[in-house]
Amino acid sequence: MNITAAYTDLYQLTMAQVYFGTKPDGRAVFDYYFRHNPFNSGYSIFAGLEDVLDILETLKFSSSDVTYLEQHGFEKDFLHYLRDFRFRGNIFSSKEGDVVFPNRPILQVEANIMEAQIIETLLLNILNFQTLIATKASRIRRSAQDGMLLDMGLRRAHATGGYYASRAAAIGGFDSTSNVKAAEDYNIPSSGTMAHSFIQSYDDELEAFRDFSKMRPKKCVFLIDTYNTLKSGLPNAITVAKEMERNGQQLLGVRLDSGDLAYLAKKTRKMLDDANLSYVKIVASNQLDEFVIKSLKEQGAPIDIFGVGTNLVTGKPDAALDGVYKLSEYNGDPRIKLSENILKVSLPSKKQVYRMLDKNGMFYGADAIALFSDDKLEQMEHPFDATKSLNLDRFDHEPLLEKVMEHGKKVNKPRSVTEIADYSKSRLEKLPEEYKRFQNPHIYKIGLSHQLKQERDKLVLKHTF
Ligand SMILES: Nc1ncnc2c1ncn2[C@@H]1O[C@H](COP(=O)(O)OP(=O)(O)OP(=O)(O)O)[C@@H](O)[C@H]1O
Ligand SMILES: O=P(O)(O)OC[C@H]1O[C@H](OP(=O)(O)OP(=O)(O)O)[C@H](O)[C@@H]1O
Ligand SMILES: O=C(O)c1cccnc1
Repeated sequence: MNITAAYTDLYQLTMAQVYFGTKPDGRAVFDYYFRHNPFNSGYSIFAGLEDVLDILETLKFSSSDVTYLEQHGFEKDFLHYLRDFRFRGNIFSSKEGDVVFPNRPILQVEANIMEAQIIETLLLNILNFQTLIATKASRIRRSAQDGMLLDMGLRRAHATGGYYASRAAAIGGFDSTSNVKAAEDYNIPSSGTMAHSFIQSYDDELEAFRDFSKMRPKKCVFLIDTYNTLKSGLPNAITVAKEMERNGQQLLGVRLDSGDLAYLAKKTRKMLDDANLSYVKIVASNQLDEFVIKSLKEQGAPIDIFGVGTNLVTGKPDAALDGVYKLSEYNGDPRIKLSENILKVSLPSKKQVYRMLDKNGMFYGADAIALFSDDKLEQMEHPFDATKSLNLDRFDHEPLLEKVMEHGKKVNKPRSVTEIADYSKSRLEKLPEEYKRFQNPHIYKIGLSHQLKQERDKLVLKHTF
C-alpha cells in the first residue's frame, strides 16, 4: 500500500511543530505494548512488524501532503522540516510471530522525539490490527486441528484492512487466502471455489458444474447448496466427478455453505465414498469461527477444509487490540505516565524483556522486564504485590527484544510470511497447553526486575501530590 507520513493523527504534527520550535534535538524512547489479550485468549501472536519496518524505511511526506499542511496553518520552517522528513531512529522488537503477553514492551522506538511521535499512529494502526487478526487466526488454527484453513474474508473486512488481515491470518496459521492482492504481494498460497451466482447464471446446475470442470479442471471445487445440497448439488457433483475421472481428472472438492454442516458433511462423505470418490474433499463455510469449528470437530464432521471470512478478518467479537505507545525516556531521563488505575501506570526507561524457559525448553510461563542497563537478573517481582516474587536462578532465559532497525535502516534480511508463520508455530508449541485453552486460560506472569521496580516507584512518588 502506498502510505505517506501524513498517515498520522493531526496532534502528532502539532506536537512536532512545538518540539521543532523548542527542542528539536530531543531523544525519546517509546514503548509499544497492549493491556489485554483479545478474545479472552491466554496469549497473542505479534504481527505486522515487517510491514512497519518496510514502510518506515521509505516514509516521506508527499509534496501534496506538505501543501495541504501549509493551508492548515503549519509554519514555513516546520514545513521545510517535513519536506525532508525521514525516520532515522532505532527500533528494538520482539520477533514477528512470537507469542506475546499484555503489559510488557513488545517493541521500543528510540529516536528524535519528532520522528518517534510522527510514526506513532502508523505503527499502532498496523501492529494492533495485525496482532488482533493473527491471534484470532491462531485460535481458529487450534480448533481446526490438522484441517486446511482458507481465508475468505476480504469482502467483509473493514475496507483495505482486508489486505493486512490476509497477511496476519497466514502468520496465525491459515494455509491460503482468496485475496489475490495479498497473495501476490506476500507470496501466500491463493485458492478458491465458486459463488452461487455462477450456478444461478445457468438454467441447470449440472451444466454449470460441467462447464466449470471443463474450463478449470485443476483444483476444482463445486458449491453444492444453491438449490438442495443432498438432492441436487451433491448428485450433480458426483455425476461430473465421474465424467472428470473418464478424462483422467479428479474433482478436488465440494463446498457446503449453509444448513447443519455436521449432518451434511457426514451424509456428503458417505455419498462420495459410496460413489468411490473418497479423494474428493469436503469444504465448509458459513460464519465459522473457532467455537463453531471446535463444535463441528466434536460432532465428528468429516470436513477437510474450513473457509473462514467475517469472524476472522474483523476480529469478532473484539473490535481492536488495545495497544498503546508510551514515552519511557527523554534525553536519557526516565519518564512515567500515572493513572488512577494502578494497572495503567507505565514503566520508565529503556528496557529488555526476558522469557523464562523450563529445562525441557518449554516456556515456563513468565517474562521478566528489566532495565536495559541491568547486568544481572536474579529475581522478578510482582509489579504491584510486594509479597510476590520469583527466583530466576533455576531458569534459562532468552532476551526477547532485538535491534531490528538502526538509523532508519532494517538490520536483518526480510522474513517471508511463511518464515514468520513457521516461527510462530514453533513458538506456540513451546507454550504449555494451559495457556492455550479457550476457557479460563492460565494467566502468564509478567514481573519486573528489582531495579526497574525501584525506578518506577521513585517516579510515582516524585509525581504524586
Ligand atoms: N452442526 C453445526 N454445529 C454447530 N454450528 C453449526 C452447525 N452447522 C452450522 N453451524 C453454524 O450455525 C450458523 C447457522 O447460520 P444460519 O442460521 O444463518 O443458517 P444457514 O444454514 O446459513 O441459513 P441460510 O440458508 O440462510 O444461509 C452458522 O454460523 C454455521 O456455521
Ligand atoms: O461466512 P463467512 O465466514 O464470512 O465466509 C465468507 C462467505 O462469503 C461467501 O458468501 P457470499 O454470500 O458473500 O457469496 P456467495 O455468492 O459466494 O455465496 C461465502 O460463500 C461464505 O459464505
Ligand atoms: O473461494 C471461495 O469459495 C470464496 C471466496 C471468497 C468468499 N467466499 C467464498
